Amino acid sequence: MAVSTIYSTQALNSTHFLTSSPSSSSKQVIFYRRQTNRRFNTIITCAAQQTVVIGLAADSGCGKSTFMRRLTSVFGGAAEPPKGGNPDSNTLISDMTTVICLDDYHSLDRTGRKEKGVTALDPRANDFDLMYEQVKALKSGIAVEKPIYNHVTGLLDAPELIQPPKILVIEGLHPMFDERVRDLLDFSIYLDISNEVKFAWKIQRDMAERGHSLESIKASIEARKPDFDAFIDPQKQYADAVIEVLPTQLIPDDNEGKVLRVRLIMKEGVKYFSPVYLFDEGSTISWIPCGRKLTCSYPGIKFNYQPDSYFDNEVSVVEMDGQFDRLDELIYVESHLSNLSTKFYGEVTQQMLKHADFPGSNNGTGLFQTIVGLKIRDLYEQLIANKANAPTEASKA
Ligand SMILES: Nc1ncnc2c1ncn2[C@@H]1O[C@H](COP(=O)(O)OP(=O)(O)OP(=O)(O)O)[C@@H](O)[C@H]1O
Ligand SMILES: O=C(CO)[C@H](O)[C@H](O)COP(=O)(O)O
Repeated sequence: MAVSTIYSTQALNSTHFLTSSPSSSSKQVIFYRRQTNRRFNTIITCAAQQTVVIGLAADSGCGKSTFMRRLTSVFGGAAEPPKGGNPDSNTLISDMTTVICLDDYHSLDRTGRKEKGVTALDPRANDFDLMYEQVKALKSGIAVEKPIYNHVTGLLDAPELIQPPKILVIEGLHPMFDERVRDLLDFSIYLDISNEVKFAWKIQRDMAERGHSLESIKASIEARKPDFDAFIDPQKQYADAVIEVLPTQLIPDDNEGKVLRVRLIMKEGVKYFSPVYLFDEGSTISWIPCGRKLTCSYPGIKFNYQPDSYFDNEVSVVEMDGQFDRLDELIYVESHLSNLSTKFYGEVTQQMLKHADFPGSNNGTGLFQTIVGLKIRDLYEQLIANKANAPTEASKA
């Protein structure tokens, strides 16, 4: 197979070549990481389809996996690791979606990071050139061999083959950090979990499920904070939707972190995305739905809706403080929200009931994650329909 075209040599740490066999239409992309001379190559079937790319950014332990499970459920079918592949793969594949975890682009393994004194959040521990090249290839219908970061061993494992899906979700610490990768995203989401809530969730998971001590959890959060503030948090300014999770305002001086105030911040003017609203688009609304149609125990539920600005962008914000007592009654709230992109009346409630056991199902985190999932489905369908209706080059001439 001869190298026919070099289509990017700009990258600092890696480069790739598009090669093609004169006798076939198959294509191959070879990625070399320069520092290690490690090679990621792939047999390609070049598809006519274009992959829609979604970015989901958040710190570790902030609910990305839970969100992904809600999102893939909206598209139907179960999401599973690649069949017959590395049991420690971070990838999840369903009929429509492939979710890749950007931890796989760590260029330094656990020992390497320790030796160099950098955290995984530091851009120097990640290969953004390779990330860009591979997301770009997948977006244009070309399969790639993606590295795997093994969270069990802390090592970089042999790569796995990723075929271009209909919808590619890139989730992790840095989907919007590198401008080139950011520009490939059709839609981006940031999960913004306040420090108090992050701490409560970490304790719940890492103490109860992973046997870590309270002191070690505190130390790990503190050690990550400077890099989180420098490299992760600033990405929220680029997100099309931000789900912000804060302590409740319904209980004065609450420090338990069980009742949450959750804000869905939606950028205006994003192609194929029209923000959800409560009652009357563009108005400012405060709504306490507790009464005859919604059961609410202390401290109740309060919704707010208003136009606002966020990092100089015009946004719409829907906010829910409090939690549901009975999930089936969510239909009452759903019927007052508009622009939900549901396919039938009650679809949000149905999705929430289906995953009632997921964390956050009784509060705004689950509700807004479900709504964003439906909006992504709608965006995907509009993008595809638009592409199908676009005049071909020949018919334009
Ligand atoms: N909406 C929520 N409400 C309450 N707890 C939550 C919520 N979402 C996540 N959690 C808690 O945080 C933990 C981590 O969630 P999840 O595994 O979805 O996060 P993650 O960002 O994928 O984590 P990691 O990157 O470390 O794998 C869960 O086990 C749960 O304890
Ligand atoms: O921030 C993280 C994203 O998940 C992890 O800490 C990072 O990927 C390093 O993983 P590990 O702690 O397993 O070596």
